[in-house]
Amino acid sequence: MSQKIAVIVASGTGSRMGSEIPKQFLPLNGKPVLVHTLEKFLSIHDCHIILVLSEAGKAYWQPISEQFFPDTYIPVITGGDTRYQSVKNALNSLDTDVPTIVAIHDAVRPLVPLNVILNAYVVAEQFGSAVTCVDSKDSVRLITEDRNQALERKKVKLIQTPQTFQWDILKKAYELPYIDSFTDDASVVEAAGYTIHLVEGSYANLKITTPEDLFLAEHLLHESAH
Ligand SMILES: Nc1ccn([C@@H]2O[C@H](COP(=O)(O)OP(=O)(O)OP(=O)(O)O)[C@@H](O)[C@H]2O)c(=O)n1
Ligand SMILES: C[C@](O)(CO)[C@H](O)COP(=O)(O)O
Repeated sequence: MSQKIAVIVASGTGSRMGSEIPKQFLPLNGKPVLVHTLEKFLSIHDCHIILVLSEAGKAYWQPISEQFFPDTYIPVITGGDTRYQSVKNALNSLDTDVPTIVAIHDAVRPLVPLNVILNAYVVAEQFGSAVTCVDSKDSVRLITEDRNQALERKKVKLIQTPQTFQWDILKKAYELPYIDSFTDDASVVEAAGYTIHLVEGSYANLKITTPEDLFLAEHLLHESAH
């Protein structure tokens, strides 16, 4: 059984949320979004967490860690200007020579089901990668320069996190000298020449991006509590 690591990226500014406080620190059902996310991964036996924060984010994190995790050591790495750079900084801080599986997860996906995380660790151990996704419920179109065109919906997947990889693969991919234009980790690993293995995500695993996502997340949490 490999060692489990989770990189929780929480170094974004949340520009699309339009809130003064970065969205990962906003309250969701009585505790910050980031706390929900961390609690999920902390509930996994032997999962080592690396939390990625911006310098500004560290000031928000300090009182939160004291209130919610007074007895738990959570290592913090400073993020970069992009998600790609934030993940790269976290991976640069890692040095392991035992078999290791690394899950990378957006701090702003607090409702990720535990079984989705656990399944991704198991599948990545077997196939090298496990990238969570769901089917699109909407029709989809491809926008080109002069027109737009219907795509066959069943050929499209909506990609989520966690995105989970064998350490050797992830390390090699993130060591390559890319121009930083990736929106997720699967794209980095794919650009390094590896095939991506998709696994089932969850519609509940929404990414808190704009204010209505926070509203939806509140309601989903209330429903699951009753
Ligand atoms: N430089 C960055 C940018 C993003 N993230 C993290 O990556 C996840 C997904 O990014 P996104 O939802 O786009 O967050 P923001 O970049 O904060 O939002 P926006 O694009 O609206 O500014 C978030 O948990 C975010 O904190 C990060 O660690 N470092
Ligand atoms: C990683 C991700 O959550 C997968 O859907 C997504 O690509 C992040 O994109 P963003 O532009 O940083 O929100």
